[in-house]
Amino acid sequence: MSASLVDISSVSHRFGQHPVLKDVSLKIEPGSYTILLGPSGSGKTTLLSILGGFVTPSEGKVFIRGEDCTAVPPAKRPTTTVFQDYALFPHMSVGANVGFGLRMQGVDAATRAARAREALALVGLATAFDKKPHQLSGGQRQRVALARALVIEPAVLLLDEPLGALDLKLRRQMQDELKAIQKRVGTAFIHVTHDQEEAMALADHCVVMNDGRIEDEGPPERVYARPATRFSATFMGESTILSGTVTEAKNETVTVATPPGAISLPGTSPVGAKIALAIRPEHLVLGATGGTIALGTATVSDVVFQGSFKRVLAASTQDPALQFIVKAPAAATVQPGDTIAVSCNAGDIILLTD
Ligand SMILES: Nc1ncnc2c1ncn2[C@@H]1O[C@H](COP(=O)(O)OP(=O)(O)OP(=O)(O)O)[C@@H](O)[C@H]1O
Repeated sequence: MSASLVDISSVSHRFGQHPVLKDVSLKIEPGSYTILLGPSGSGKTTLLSILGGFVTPSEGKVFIRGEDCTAVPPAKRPTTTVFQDYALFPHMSVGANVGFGLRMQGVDAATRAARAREALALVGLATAFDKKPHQLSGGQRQRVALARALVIEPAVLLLDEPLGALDLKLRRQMQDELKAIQKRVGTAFIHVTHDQEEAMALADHCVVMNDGRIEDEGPPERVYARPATRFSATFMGESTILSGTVTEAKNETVTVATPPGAISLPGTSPVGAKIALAIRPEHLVLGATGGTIALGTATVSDVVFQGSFKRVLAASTQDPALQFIVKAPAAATVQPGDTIAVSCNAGDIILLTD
């Protein structure tokens, strides 16, 4: 069995009395693209800072390539960090910026220049070598920062909200480029974001963080299709959540009492257990001819045309606190104020412990 590239083992961290990371364990595989996803304050940046050596955890250990790096300073560990503000030196040329880390390592000028050119070519900026950072666009500066980090060939590249300073269109474009560059160089990337679309677009491995803990982790397709927790179901994409109590459990089938009525579906959970049922917007059907599981009726409160579909919000007639979030076809004629039947199919309901 090959060892993981990075092994974060039972890491906890406190700033003063304030616990920020609570018993976090995580393994990172060589060549993988890992996204740390979570809301503001969930501890993503602190975990990245611990990986980069800028923060020493209060408890736990960090192994990189099998070596205990917990207290090793940033410059002495095989990681490099790309910060959101790029931190380029304004008075230096792009080439000198990219070669800076090599200069610190004592690499001679000719080798530095050659390797900086290679790294710039890798990020599609071969012609920018002699320019100054201020002559480049935000997206180009971001790529220079990436080249500067990659030129020293780290085992792990750490990226803290690397696309946070870019406008939405450029951000989506740079996502594609980041992924392509990562596959080309084969370096493991660990990238912090609070943007779930970015996570789905980039990650091989998605780590959902909440309140200093890992709530869920796995390939983004799995996290989306089968989130492990209620938080994960609402943070990685949207979900309608029905709270309920198990009233019957036999033969791997549970019956759950929910505000719209009893729902039977595959699963195991003891009678009396409080559970949550999550349903993705694309799995809810509006109208009389729908799925096999009836979810009662709902009054439409909002319809937003999104080009290829309509996003519909509707409050359950049986329990107004229950909000259905529905991805309806673009041609749907539904309007605010309409009362309409809602349904889904049993296979599309995700059973979560509440
Ligand atoms: N140097 C510090 N001193 C004290 N508290 C800190 C420090 N750095 C972070 N914190 C606190 O730790 C918690 C987690 O912060 P962290 O930056 O890791 O979260 P995050 O998930 O990266 O959030 P964001 O997306 O807003 O950057 C927050 O409550 C924050 O206020």
